[in-house]
Amino acid sequence: MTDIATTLTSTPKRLAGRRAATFGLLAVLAGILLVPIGLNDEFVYHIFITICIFAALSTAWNIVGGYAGQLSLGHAVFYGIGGYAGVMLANLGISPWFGMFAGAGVAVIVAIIVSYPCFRLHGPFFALATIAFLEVFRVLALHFKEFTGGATGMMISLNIGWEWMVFRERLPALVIAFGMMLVCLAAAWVIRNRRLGFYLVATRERESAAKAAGVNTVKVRLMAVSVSAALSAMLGTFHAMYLTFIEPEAMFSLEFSIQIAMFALIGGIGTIWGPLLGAVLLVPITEFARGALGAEAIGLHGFVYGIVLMLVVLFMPNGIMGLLSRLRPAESARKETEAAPVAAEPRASGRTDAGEAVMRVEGLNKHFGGLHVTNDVGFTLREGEILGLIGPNGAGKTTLFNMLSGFLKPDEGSVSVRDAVGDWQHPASPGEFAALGVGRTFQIVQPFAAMTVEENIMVGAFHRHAQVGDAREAARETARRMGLGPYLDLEASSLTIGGLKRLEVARVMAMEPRILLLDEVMAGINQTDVRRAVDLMLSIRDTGVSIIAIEHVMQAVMSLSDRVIVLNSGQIIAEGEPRSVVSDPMVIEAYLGKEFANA
Ligand SMILES: Nc1ncnc2c1ncn2[C@@H]1O[C@H](COP(=O)(O)OP(=O)(O)OP(=O)(O)O)[C@@H](O)[C@H]1O
Repeated sequence: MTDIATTLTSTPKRLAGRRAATFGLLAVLAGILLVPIGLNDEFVYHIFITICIFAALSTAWNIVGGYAGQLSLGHAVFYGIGGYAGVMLANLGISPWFGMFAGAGVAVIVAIIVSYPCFRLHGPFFALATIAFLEVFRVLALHFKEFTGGATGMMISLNIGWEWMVFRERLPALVIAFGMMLVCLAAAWVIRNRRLGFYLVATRERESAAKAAGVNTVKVRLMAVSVSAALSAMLGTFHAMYLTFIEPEAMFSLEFSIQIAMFALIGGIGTIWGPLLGAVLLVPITEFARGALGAEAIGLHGFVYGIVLMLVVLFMPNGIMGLLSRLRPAESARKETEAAPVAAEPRASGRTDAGEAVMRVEGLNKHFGGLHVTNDVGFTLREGEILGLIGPNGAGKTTLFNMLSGFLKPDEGSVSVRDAVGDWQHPASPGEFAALGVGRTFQIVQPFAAMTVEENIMVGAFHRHAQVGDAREAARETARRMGLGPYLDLEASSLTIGGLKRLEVARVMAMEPRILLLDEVMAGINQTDVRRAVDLMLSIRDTGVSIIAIEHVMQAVMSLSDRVIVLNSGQIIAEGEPRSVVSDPMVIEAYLGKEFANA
């Protein structure tokens, strides 16, 4: 009922908002093409061609810097490679229409060489590596004078015509620049609205949670940087032909790279249209200042950007797009309420008895320095079984989970998982565990805060459904089962802790796992939510999924578990039926101390 009501009230508002935004963006795009044609002035043409080039470069940058969250401060390296490849080949008689693809190819190879080692590490390595490579290419361009003209630069051979991208009039150049900008915007739109875009944003927001959802975080980032580098290089080729002259300082410029990033930051980093709006706002200011003040204004654009950036940071931290989204009807401001009468779907009656073994854990040992965190831990999980994993704080439960999901490699021992056809596999990475149907949640919830509830669950659903429509459908169905149906459009960050915990489980459930590892999903939630969570877990178990649940809420452990394992100081000290385990003196001693065990 709530679900339908929400949908009915929100749809017209949302549609109207979307229509207004689409109309506004179409007006901006039409203006970029029609204003210079209408005014028919050389300088105005130049400004609008420059807007197109910067908007396109910034949009390409945003695929890496925004979607993937990998700050590139030397992006001009790709632009410069495209520029030099295009001009050098044009001077050999090869059309820049071919040269731009050659430049794009080289740029992609360089991008992969720069990125691959950096994307495997955390920290600012990628930003530093792009700056380093920018400098390397600048020095190479200065050094190999016979090919590049060195510091004196290189003129293009003045062959005029579409084939050479060189024109006497400005209109054809505007048409090409506008077309390339549309290509970049279309690429950004397609990526953001496909599985790749969801994976990139998820990786940016919470890398561990993305890995647990089966995302190959290095591969998706490499795909993003390759597309971005190729587009930047193609723009470099066109811009070089437009300028008719290139030199290393201009083509491999750090300042230029920062300018590209700045447009996206000011317009709205990580949004599709932000870089365009940033360029539309800033390029005219800079170019008019340059035109009006001439040589006196050298460097003035840096001052202008500084002022605008300060204003943006102070008054609209999410850029122009952030400001515009605040003007939209406040759909996303609606908060999930604790009292919302939404329950998870009641569980199916009856259960399948625990079946064959699905996971075998043998002799797991793990040390952190001198600390022996897990000591010869071994057990078997059966199909359709709920295994409770309990133990005092610091017993090694989460470390064990990390080894059962590929996040940590054991020093000794092995984890085997039976695949869908019944063969035993030895997965090693989170991706391999996910591929075998092992899903996990995290003790500290890891929502993708920049995404809605629906999009969060879709990240899990993409594991089984490559198409957006199918993943959305699967996510909605999962959300309904988890009692999250009414909150699909809410930003994940606006959920209560109980809602976030359910979202965490929903994201994993959308992966349709065969084995579910739940790390304290009931910690910190109220009694109502605990009862809901117990029902939910039982209904999941009834569908044949095997569950290992780390839990401190004993009431839940007792009513849920088919079997309980007690871990203390990294060792299994008891295992069996819940009732017999909790009355075991060793377990009582581990939790409460010797006096209670003897009492
Ligand atoms: N990366 C690490 N480096 C060093 N020590 C670690 C690391 N991770 C965990 N530990 C230590 O290993 C021990 C076991 O930690 P773990 O988080 O697995 O326990 P736990 O049983 O899950 O505890 P809790 O119930 O409090 O979550 C603790 O003493 C912890 O401080």
